[in-house]
Amino acid sequence: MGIVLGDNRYGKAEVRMVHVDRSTPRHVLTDVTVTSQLLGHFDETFLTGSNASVIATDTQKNTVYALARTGGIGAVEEFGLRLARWFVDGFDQVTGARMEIRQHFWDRIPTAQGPHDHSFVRSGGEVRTVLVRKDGDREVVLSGLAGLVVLKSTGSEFWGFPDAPYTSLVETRDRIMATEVTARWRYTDPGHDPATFDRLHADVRATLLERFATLHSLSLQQTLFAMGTAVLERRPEIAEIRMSMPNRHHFLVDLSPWGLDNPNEVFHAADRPYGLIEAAVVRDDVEPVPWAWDGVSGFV
Ligand SMILES: O=c1[nH]c(=O)c2[nH]c(=O)[nH]c2[nH]1
Repeated sequence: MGIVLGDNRYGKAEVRMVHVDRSTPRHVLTDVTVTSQLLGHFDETFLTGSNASVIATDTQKNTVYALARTGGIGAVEEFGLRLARWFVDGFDQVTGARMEIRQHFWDRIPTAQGPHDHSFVRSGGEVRTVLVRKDGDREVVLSGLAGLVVLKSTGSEFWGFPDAPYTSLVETRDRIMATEVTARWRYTDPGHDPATFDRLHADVRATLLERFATLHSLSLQQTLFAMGTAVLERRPEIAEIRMSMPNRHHFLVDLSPWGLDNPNEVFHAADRPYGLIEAAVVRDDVEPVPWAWDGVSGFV
């Protein structure tokens, strides 16, 4: 009885790529997760470890980025075909390809001036939260939201930080800024009727989004404080708001080894590690209620 190699394929899974079409001020965002796998005459690497035929999975990843740069993404069906043809038509040892693409949808953030040109909110996945505490006669309501994912494809800078030992980050005047907002806010008077709670929640959410969209950001910290401030300025019913905002880094892909430029168009959306910015924005004339926040998991 012999042992033989059965079905096989290999490639790079879950290439997280964001493409920004910046050809007009109204940016078009395409956000995809691509898994590229090749089939063909690859027995040798499984059987002997000879990599003479192997198109490296790293190369497959770079090809995803490069084809997005040279031809855009367009419809994911066509992008998948373009990738598959690139490999099957371009290399004798590749006889087949399997390209799986998931596209993630974003809506333009609504603002007073209409849907925003370069600020987006991810559709789906968001939850409304509430944490009610009662201690004898004292009642506290912490309303909130989680999973509110937002992104600006321009209008965000980060520079002027010290050159501390081990600093390698390059200053930028134009980057993607993206975060997933978790927020809880405390009402000064928790005795609202259902319609008022609904209206307040919707208003806070809209205010957070609008401020994120319209502020030209110098840091995520500045954006967080501005979003909290906007809520407190707009809603006297709210005493304080706490926010946790991970910095979902989008790294510009370096395509220069292949003679391609990348004028802020093709990004790698990294999932970890991430910056984590958290702060409370509070009125200085309202009594703090620390027990209301006891047992809150994490910062908010
Ligand atoms: O908005 C930011 N704040 C930071 O503190 C920071 N640190 C970093 O590396 N990138 C960023 N971005």
